[in-house]
Amino acid sequence: MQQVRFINIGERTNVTGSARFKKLILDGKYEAALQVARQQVESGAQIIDINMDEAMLDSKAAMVRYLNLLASEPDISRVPIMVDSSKWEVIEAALKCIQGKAVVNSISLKEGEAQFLHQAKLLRRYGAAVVVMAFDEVGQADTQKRKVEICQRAYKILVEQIGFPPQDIIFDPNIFAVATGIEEHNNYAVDFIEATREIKKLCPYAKISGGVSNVSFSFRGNDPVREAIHSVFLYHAIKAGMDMGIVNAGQLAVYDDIPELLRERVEDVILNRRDDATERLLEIAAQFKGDGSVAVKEDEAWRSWPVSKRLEHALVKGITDFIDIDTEEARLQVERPLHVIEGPLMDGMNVVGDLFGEGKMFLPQVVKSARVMKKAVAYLQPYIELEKAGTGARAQGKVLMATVKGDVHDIGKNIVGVVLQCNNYEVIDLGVMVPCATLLQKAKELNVDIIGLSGLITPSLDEMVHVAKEMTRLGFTIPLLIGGATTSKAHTAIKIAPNYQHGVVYVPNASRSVSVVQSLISATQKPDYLARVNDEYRRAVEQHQRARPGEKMLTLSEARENKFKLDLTKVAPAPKKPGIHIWHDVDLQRLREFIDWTPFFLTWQLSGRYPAILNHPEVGIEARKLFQDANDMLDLMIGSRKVTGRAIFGLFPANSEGDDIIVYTDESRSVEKHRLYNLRQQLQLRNNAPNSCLGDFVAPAASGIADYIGAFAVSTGFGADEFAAEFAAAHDDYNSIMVKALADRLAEALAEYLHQQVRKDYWGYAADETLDNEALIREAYQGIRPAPGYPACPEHTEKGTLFEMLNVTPEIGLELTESYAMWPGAAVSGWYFAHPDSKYFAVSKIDDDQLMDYATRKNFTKEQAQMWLAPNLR
Ligand SMILES: C[S@@+](CC[C@H](N)C(=O)[O-])C[C@H]1O[C@@H](n2cnc3c(N)ncnc32)[C@H](O)[C@@H]1O
Repeated sequence: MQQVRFINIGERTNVTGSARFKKLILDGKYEAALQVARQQVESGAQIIDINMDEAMLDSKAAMVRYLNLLASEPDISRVPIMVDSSKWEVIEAALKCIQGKAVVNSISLKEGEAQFLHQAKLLRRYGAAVVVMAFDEVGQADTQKRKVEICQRAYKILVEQIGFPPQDIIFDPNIFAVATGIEEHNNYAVDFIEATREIKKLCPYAKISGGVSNVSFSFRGNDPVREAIHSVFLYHAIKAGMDMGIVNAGQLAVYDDIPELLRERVEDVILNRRDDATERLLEIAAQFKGDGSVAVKEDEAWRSWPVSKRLEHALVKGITDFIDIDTEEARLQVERPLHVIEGPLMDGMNVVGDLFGEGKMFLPQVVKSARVMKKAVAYLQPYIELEKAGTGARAQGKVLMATVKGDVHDIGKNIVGVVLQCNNYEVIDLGVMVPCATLLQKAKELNVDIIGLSGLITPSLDEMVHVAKEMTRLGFTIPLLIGGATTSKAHTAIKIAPNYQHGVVYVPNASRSVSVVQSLISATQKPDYLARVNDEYRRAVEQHQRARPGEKMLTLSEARENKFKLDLTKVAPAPKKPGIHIWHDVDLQRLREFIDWTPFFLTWQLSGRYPAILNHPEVGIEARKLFQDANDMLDLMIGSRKVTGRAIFGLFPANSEGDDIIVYTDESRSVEKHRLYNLRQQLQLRNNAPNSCLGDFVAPAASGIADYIGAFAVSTGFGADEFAAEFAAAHDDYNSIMVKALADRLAEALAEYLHQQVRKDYWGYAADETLDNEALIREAYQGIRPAPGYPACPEHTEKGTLFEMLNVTPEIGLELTESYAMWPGAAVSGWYFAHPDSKYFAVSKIDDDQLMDYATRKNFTKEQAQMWLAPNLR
């Protein structure tokens, strides 16, 4: 029998993977953190992986301190250290402290060969072994073929070009999750195992490693099944040649000890032996959960508990049915009504906050908890007022929130508001389209502790910069939070933070908002926290300024030379129903089958693809409840006719002229009625791929070919905000957010349905198309519908031309704000291109020559062009 010696890499000394280790390090408890390493070694780890990559930590200092402490513990330091960091400076600092042989985790071809070689040469000088990820300029390798190709390429570079010792190369060909419900993932384990076998043959002496726990990710929450998956996976991967892996050394089921039924079904999944393998494993997974006992059915026993416990239970479970009775009972037991809020209700919300913080409750549950809290507070309000004892309990701090001027999107902001309220912060929400002056005046008047800004479209980014400048001018000293879909850490660091010195913090999501606000409100934590944030932003700026290796900008004329060459034999035929069409009252019921549900779950911070998410082992139950609630609400929205949908669209004779598209008054094509101004990709692309521009997808005027373009604008937001406001007024944020999220879904569904009708009927170039909703979501059809503000046409003012062409506002009541956001917000607009070769792309960065050229074409001043194109300028 072949002798295998698999090396366990301990993973608990990793701040990104172990909450406990992270806390110890953040709290400065290094002695206790050393124990974690010791336990790893005692339970069989032969290498320990150490990772200090945590935003709130000086990773370099933490790494050095921990390694120096380890060095004086002979029983731990006898095993090699794997330095795990995505930051090169941390790796270098670590290598300077480690005496024996170190392993570096990791380098890759992601940033190109030059960077890879540079790092590898340095590692060689330190005598370190290296983990090489199967990652290249295109991305992470997922198939067997790509894994093998990338590893072989890296091996050749390392061994042949710089003489790196092959035995010091450890490949990580990426272990990905299987049984996710997504068909493409089913072969991931096989891809890894077979790639391992091949790489071992092609790259003599090199070793293979991987993060094993990834493979069972879909079964989070069910440890016995996860351990069985790990063991089965390793059993086969080791046979194929896997040498080492990051595994929790103390927790690995013995292959032979796995119950036969479980082992067989896990093996079906790992080896991708049958199409229904995932379903069959899910069928039995619950039996093996915990100690195998079946979950106790929820009952009404809690109704007999003491009132404070009942309130806590109602809050955690989001049950409003008995809240008035229970609140009344609690009120009668205390001296003042306020004490109910400050006592049992806040205690209950603290439990909710903790569970959410620990990832044990999901966002929809928290929003339902908030509803219970608000209803209880509303019940108590008249009693509190009777006492004339002020308006409510003392909050931990006041946060003023708003969506900036010109922007109408507020789902994310509303969610953050609810989550903060759950954590006992007072939130004053000024709503949407809030001018800077109003916001800052309110902030002064109400003496708030923090201002939070939200925005979705790119012009809002500029408005945020303006608010920061105004805060400086007016002498503000409170922190400013930044959030919303187009905002980012880099933008905050580069553009906003330099304009205000008292704290500008980017908040990536609702869950993070709590810890950010907490750190900013505490007088003791705030200085340290802001110093860390500033440090992080300084690094983000440096990273941004560092030249990207291999990035080259062409001149505009070079880019134009390299345009996309349209196949003029494939231009779509003339539309069957040219001109403008209006649907005044869309049948929303019809749209339901066109809904793409995946983004809906994402809005509620449940990530995973629909419909697989409904059976997800961890979030499936919550996802199903949310889905049920959504469908009930859709029944109500549609049945009550509170919400209506309208669409306007048109098909026009058009030709391109350079980068522009000319829209003619009529088929004679002699009079130009509108001109659409497009931008062209200017960065040199890999393999000299064409530098595309939307104009390239329409036949040039000079070709003499009659071509066409379509335009559309749809909204299902009419009545939605008002309906949402009714719920909000009844202290029901859950349903208020639900209405808005569903109105957004219906708008996207309407855009999808309308596009289908255009292809099949109005334009009619794909009359025989038969695609199901899944294929529509995958965009498997001919043609595209790029939307102004998106990457192929990032400049928002073009929406003005679109609205003019279709006479949108007078005809259907959909408006544009000064930032070119559509109002109501549940709306989509864009162009139709029918050519089979037209495709989405990203204009990305443009140079000054194109900026000036665009300004001239659009009759913009340079400043106007700079403002509207800000996200695309270097
Ligand atoms: C935002 S998603 C919306 C569809 C998705 N199924 C949904 O329901 O949310 C895709 C749409 O975004 C727009 N889009 C995506 N990529 C684009 C690009 N590179 N340039 C222009 N528009 C783009 C197109 O209008 C496309 O139909």
